[in-house]
Amino acid sequence: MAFHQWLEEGFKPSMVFAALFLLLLLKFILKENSRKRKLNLPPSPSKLPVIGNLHQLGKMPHISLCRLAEKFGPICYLQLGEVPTVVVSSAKMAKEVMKTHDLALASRPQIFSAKHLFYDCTDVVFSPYAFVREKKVARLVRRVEECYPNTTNLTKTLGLYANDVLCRVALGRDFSGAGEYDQYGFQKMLEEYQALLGGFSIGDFFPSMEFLHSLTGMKSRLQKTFRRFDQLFDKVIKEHLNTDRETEKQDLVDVLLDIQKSESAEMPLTMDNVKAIILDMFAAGTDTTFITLDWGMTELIMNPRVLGKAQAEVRRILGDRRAVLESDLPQLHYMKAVVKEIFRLHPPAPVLVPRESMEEVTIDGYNISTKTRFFVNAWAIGRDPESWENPEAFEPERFMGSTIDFKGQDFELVPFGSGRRSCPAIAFGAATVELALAQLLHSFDWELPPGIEAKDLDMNEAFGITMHRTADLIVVAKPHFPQENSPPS
Ligand code: HEM
Repeated sequence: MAFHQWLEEGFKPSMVFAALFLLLLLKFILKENSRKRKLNLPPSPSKLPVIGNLHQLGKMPHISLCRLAEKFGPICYLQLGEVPTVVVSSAKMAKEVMKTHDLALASRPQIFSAKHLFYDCTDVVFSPYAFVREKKVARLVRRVEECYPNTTNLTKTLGLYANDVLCRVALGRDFSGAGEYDQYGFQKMLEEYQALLGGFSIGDFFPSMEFLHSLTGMKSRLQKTFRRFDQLFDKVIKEHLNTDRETEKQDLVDVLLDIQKSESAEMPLTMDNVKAIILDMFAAGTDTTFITLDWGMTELIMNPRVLGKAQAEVRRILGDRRAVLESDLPQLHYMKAVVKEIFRLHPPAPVLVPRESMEEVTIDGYNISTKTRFFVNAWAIGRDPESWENPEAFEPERFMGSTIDFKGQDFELVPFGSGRRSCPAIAFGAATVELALAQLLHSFDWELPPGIEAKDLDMNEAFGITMHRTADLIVVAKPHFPQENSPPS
């Protein structure tokens, strides 16, 4: 009775928050003291009680973390709320973390699941899909061509291209015809998904207080977005189970449903596993491809010398032939250097998927305890003056005659990550970017709209798990060939 009365009369939410704060403070002080006694940790900026270094992440964590690295070194230690975190910002440290300690660091507990067995063969499963890219690139050219002599919103068009390719290989068809793209709210779903995955949420840094996800609205946003994806994937799976369906070539859903049916499968796939794989492929493949192309075209338009040189190379190799084929790509050495330079300055995932130590590890003489989170700042590594001369300049020539590649062996360039957790679709992703870029250079002459100069372009980045430009790229694309003879689709 007395308690009930107190609840009614004396309860004040501010008291609960004050008690919670004191509790956290106490926990923080105790933890700090015992940690300091035991470990030789990497250099670290001073921190505040409870939140630790969270306030130092800022709105653009990849940039804030890079500035911290300039001050504290390429391996630095942060306390992000309850989560001990190591930030890695140089090629040397990235090699140690992602090569030497790959096995001791996992980014997800389900690392040995059926999902990852499947990921290992992603590039093999997708390798027969050159024809999809060539078809979708032809469609991209038509979309750009149609706008001339008016301006074209290249950002939007590149987004459609990436979505078309991924939908075709993963779901069996694209959704950009007959208003389906808008009907399913694809762009919004993907944007929300990326924001939820990559946007730092306060709840992530206080794992012992799961309720924070509900308080911040994160949980309900996640549930809403997943319900929308779930409905779409239910529809797609139903289409695939229809035995009358005609198909040119098996897509990812077909492959997964076949694995599911086969009794010899080492690990049975549930329907939820199938949906999770489709979602991962879709989310990991669409934005990354589109962002690379968008930054790439922006850099090229801002650097007419490089644009002209890359264009001259493609036109010299292709002559009067209009459609670029995948078999042309190995001859386009300068264009490939341009793509590496885009990845160096604008890795679509600026901070790689966070890893977590599964055991105590020693890195560069520092002791890192188990359950420490690792951020590898690919953005900072790509701009590290220790690895790159004149790092802020867009100079593809730096890759001509160099063996540095983005396949995960050269730690100064890690746009696809490295090690066990690296992107399983490096060949697929790179070809999707290179083919589109080569074709856009071949088919059009590029200009900014009248009255706009390169210096006016907004180069600001929007941070998430992937990092796109905040502004759309609006350009005038003048067809290089007479329009009636545009590449066959
Ligand atoms: C320009 C293109 C792409 C870039 C730059 C890129 C980059 C990345 C990066 C940085 C990671 C995390 C690696 C790490 O933390 O070490 C990743 C993971 C992944 N990527 Fe890619 N990627 C691209 C294209 C694609 C495509 C086209 C697909 C699918 C067809 C794909 C599927 C995946 C998957 C399934 C994962 C693993 C996700 C997980 O662990 O749950 N990526 N990618």
